[in-house]
Amino acid sequence: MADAPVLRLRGLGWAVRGVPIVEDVSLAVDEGEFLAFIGPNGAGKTSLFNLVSGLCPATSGSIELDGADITAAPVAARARRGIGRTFQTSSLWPGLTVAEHLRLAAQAAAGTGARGLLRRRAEPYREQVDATLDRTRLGHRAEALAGALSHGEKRKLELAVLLVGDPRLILLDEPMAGVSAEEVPALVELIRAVHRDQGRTVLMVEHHMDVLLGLADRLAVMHHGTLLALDAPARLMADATVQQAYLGEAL
Ligand SMILES: Nc1ncnc2c1ncn2[C@@H]1O[C@H](COP(=O)(O)OP(=O)(O)OP(=O)(O)O)[C@@H](O)[C@H]1O
Repeated sequence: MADAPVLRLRGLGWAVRGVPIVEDVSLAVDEGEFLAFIGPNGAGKTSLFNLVSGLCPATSGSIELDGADITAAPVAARARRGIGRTFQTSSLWPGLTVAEHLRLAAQAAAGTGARGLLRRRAEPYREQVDATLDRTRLGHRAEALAGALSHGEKRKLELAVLLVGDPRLILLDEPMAGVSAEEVPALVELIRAVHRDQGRTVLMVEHHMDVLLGLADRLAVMHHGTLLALDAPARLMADATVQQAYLGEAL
């Protein structure tokens, strides 16, 4: 299935006690594409990411990864198949250092069997950790506690933890949340490098259009749990209906 999109959603839905949260979302994402999700608060963007990463069970429709149906696959199985995600709120341990986070992530990616424990003693992860520190420009903060990092550095570390597992489909949920204006450009550059230089497929929820216009190949507009529009940024921004009715609310 060389030509299958990396991700294909068909009529995907999630309802809670009969109330639809995500409704009939269909789309396909090609290898190496950067697709950004925008839309007002409560539009269902995070819920859609939860469906794709497996945190929420689909109540209708299907999810395919590389042409294989993963609709019912658990979170860990999806991660093994290459889906990685970050969360809107920080998912770090304040009392562990940056390097310790990456070592743990490397151990988790390598598995937790007896062989993994033996390998742990030999510190085989140093190269992997150093390379990730380098790639995410966190080398100078390797021994800093996560709790002492700036918001921008925390977001970088969350991305670094994700990259250790070498995912090919990355879901970033509002990676700029809480980050100071001065730190935004460096984070944007890092995300750009992760996408372009490493050829990964990226899905990202983001409220800041100025960030997305230089990054995203296509924008998906969500509203009331549905996919309202999906197009290249320039074409979408020129769509008066989308612009006036919905993008304004999202900014
Ligand atoms: N577990 C749940 N049970 C019931 N309702 C939920 C649950 N999770 C989310 N919702 C509701 O679903 C709607 C969509 O929420 P979601 O967080 O997906 O939106 P969003 O587009 O990511 O919003 P934001 O931009 O504010 O993060 C909201 O009204 C939310 O309250």
